[in-house]
Amino acid sequence: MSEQEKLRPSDAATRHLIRRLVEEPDRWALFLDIDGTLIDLATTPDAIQVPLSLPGTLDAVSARLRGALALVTGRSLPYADGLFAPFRFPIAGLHGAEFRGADGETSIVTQTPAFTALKQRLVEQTAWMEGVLIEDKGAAVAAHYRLAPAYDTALETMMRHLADEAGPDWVLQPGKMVFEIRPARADKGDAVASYLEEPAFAGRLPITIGDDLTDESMFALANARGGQSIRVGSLSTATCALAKASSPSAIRSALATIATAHEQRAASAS
Ligand SMILES: O=P(O)(O)OC[C@H]1O[C@H](O[C@H]2O[C@H](CO)[C@@H](O)[C@H](O)[C@H]2O)[C@H](O)[C@@H](O)[C@@H]1O
Repeated sequence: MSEQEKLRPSDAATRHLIRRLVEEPDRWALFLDIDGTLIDLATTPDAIQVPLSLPGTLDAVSARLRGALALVTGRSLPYADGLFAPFRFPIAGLHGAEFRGADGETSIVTQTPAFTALKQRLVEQTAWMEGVLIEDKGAAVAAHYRLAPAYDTALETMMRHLADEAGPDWVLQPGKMVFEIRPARADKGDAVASYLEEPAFAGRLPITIGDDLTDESMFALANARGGQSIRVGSLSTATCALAKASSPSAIRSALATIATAHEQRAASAS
């Protein structure tokens, strides 16, 4: 993140976020989406750039909240961990189906042989669609068309068919230039509800921040619990989020401000 980013909390939602987490750290729990929220979108899933300072910033914000911070993502849990090493945050992966609590206890979905065969069929069936990328996430699979937007309708039809074929344990999850088949057992709202049962999060009001359709379930949960929900970026679809932030850079800027305030207060207290 540039120095300029650090000094420019750009919009009302991020200014409120800073005030809440700096002034009332025991009142709130923070739930952050990754792609398009913490990290700028890129043309392919592996082309994302994690700003060097971001993992440490998240660690300081987590310390400010005494551990009441979790990442809630469509990425697989091991992939998300790799982005923020050496830190290990509570993470819900695969849109809520994979879960690691604040105590480190982890629940992962095992993929069935039938799902493995279905992923192979998807690779074969999309081979002619130049630019379409298949992302194998274990118990979920994503078909990306950011580099081949003309295939969106054909891909949606194909993915809908395959999701039906996969049966009731999987569902179709549309997203930004992507169709995914993910485990049906939990969505991001369910993951946030599970965190709020844990001692590190219990009794706090949730603040959920995301940018895409998959984040709507955690926005709804936060709203229902009297918390706050923030949708990042330009709105291409309807949202139930209560506030809007301009960009991942505005979110990173706000988090950096909170981290700095935390470190200054810790230093002056010691
Ligand atoms: O829940 P998230 O953390 O936001 O993850 C959602 C999906 O993000 C990734 O795809 C998106 O970001 C890519 C990189 O910027 C971009 O190329 C793609 O078009 C976006 O859809 C990721 O690849 C998926 O696995 C996540 O489910």
